[in-house]
Amino acid sequence: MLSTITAHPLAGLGWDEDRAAAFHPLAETGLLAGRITRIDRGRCDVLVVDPETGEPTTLRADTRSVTGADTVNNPCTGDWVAVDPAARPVPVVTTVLPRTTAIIRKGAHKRSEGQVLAANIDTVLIAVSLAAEPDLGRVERLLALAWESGAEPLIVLTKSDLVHDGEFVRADVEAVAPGVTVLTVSAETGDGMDALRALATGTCALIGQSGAGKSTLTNALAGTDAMTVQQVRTVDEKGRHTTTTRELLPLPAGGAVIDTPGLRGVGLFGGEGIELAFADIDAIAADCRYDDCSHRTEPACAVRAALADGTLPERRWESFLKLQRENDWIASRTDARLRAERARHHKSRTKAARKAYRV
Ligand SMILES: Nc1nc2c(ncn2[C@@H]2O[C@H](COP(=O)(O)OP(=O)(O)OP(=O)(O)O)[C@@H](O)[C@H]2O)c(=O)[nH]1
Ligand SMILES: [Zn+2]
Repeated sequence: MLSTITAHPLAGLGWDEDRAAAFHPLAETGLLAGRITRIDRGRCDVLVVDPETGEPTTLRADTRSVTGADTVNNPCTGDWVAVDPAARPVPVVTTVLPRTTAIIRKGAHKRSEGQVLAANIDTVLIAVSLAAEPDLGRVERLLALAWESGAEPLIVLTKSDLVHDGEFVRADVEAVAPGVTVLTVSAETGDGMDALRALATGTCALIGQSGAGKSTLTNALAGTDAMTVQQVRTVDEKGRHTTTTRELLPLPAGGAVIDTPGLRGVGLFGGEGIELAFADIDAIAADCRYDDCSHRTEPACAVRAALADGTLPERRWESFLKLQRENDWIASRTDARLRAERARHHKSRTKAARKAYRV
């Protein structure tokens, strides 16, 4: 059984025993399993194995039958799906297989709606340009989003060829990213790219501000010019928003990378990612005398002590409170059942991270 899976043409993209088992009951009706590489308005590209040649091939399929009001469950780039290749006039996606991870942000339009940016990813690459002053609050927010997805975050400081003081920035970023690897790279000179390739295994999704260098990194990793790179005249100039679709590109050495459009506002959708992104605060608060300490007026409050002696920077504490307030707001508007389901999924991860942080 194992050998059949590893020999599977889509094994490099993450097709495994669990996905095969989820698909098994559907296989008998002549459906094909595949992975969505791109999606736009009711249609998607699905990478499947051609039953006749045994080779990977891309089908253009209709997604409307699996698209509904609950936007979080709608198909997105990276989803594994079942496709009916014989449907007319075009093949149809009939089922979205259960996701292992998903990057979900608060939708821009309906206030309590979640928008899925990418599914079934192993690593979230957070691109931060060294050519601009780093916005630590933004890094913290992207980290919370990444942790919330269930995948591993990895911070990539880009454009190292443009700066001399990269090490200072790196130290600042590391301080707000407990337990997260921070790499410095230049797609231009190739600096740090081998280290990135070694860590960017499985399916990676790139997130970050417009102009951070995501498309350039995607091209460097994939060895193609598939993603259009924007032209910026000077290093300080804010780039125009160019990436409009999220596209999954298979990598030459196995795995895949998903580029996402530059994120302007990143509203969080779910709060467990905040706990993981601020594991240091969680660890400090564990030393408060009272378990339900509000860190305001209670005696023997470890958080206030850490703020007083500078162990916990005021900026970071404020940033944490801000994200929490935002999350409380969204939680009060999200379906309770959905929340309970997601909370269950995250509980074990949160526990493991906390434990790892304390030892
Ligand atoms: N010098 C230098 N420039 C880079 C590097 N990586 C990216 N750039 C430049 O930075 C600008 C923005 O790069 P993109 O890859 O388009 O940025 P993006 O994050 O994909 O932007 P959006 O698609 O808008 O989200 C382009 O002009 C790139 O040529 C690098 O390593 N060194
Ligand atoms: Zn306290």
